[in-house]
Amino acid sequence: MDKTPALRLTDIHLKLASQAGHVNILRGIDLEINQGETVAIVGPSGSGKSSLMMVVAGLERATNGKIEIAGQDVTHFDEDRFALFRRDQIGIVFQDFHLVPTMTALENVAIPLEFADIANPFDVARQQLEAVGLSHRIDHYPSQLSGGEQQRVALARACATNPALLLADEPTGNLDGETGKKIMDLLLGRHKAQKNTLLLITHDPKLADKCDRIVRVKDGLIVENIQTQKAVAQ
Ligand SMILES: Nc1ncnc2c1ncn2[C@@H]1O[C@H](COP(=O)(O)OP(=O)(O)OP(=O)(O)O)[C@@H](O)[C@H]1O
Repeated sequence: MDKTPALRLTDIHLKLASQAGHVNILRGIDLEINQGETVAIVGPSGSGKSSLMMVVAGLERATNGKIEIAGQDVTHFDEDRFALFRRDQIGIVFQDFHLVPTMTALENVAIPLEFADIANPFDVARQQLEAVGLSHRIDHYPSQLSGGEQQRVALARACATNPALLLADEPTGNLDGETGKKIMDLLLGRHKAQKNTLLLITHDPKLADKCDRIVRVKDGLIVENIQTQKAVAQ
């Protein structure tokens, strides 16, 4: 089996300018995630969880440190190269869905595939929407869908390219408990079907316990990195 880590972060620092001067948001993050692992990133509000995910996704540039994804050193990729890499290798699900309001569910999933030159984008999008139980809603616009349905569309879109790395930033944060549980089960189901690596930010201890590992961030540093009971039982 290929032992190349899905993600390796070495001494990641992120310093951003604010009105009050520079803020040290990430202060030396070292983290290695194996292929196929599910990892929950937890920690207090403002501790740097989303910033860490943004750095991994190439949407924020680390001030210092090294980022390797699936064995590739992406640290110095320019914006265009990272955009292509992200398109092919990374799927992202956000708390507030980030769907295009003027596109139907089907178009939200299919159009990015079309841009990525994937063959038969509308057929692939239909299959992905079916996999999240939304076949009957494909022609609906985001405003005509419930929060849980919108997150299913976002999940279908994130998984449509079969990304090696799936990132989810509080994907159940805007949903009620029951809907959030269904989305989490779907997310873990898609992860299992696609055999990818999942990095999930959550405030919900029950969701975190469904992952293999919990990484706790505080003040821009990793203060705990433990296997869950689920992983121990395997
Ligand atoms: N563009 C920015 N400029 C300056 N400071 C920022 C910027 N973005 C985030 N921060 C600060 O960085 C810190 C970490 O923010 P981040 O959103 O990563 O935290 P978080 O752990 O994800 O929080 P939450 O759980 O509330 O979403 C916060 O203090 C935030 O105010």
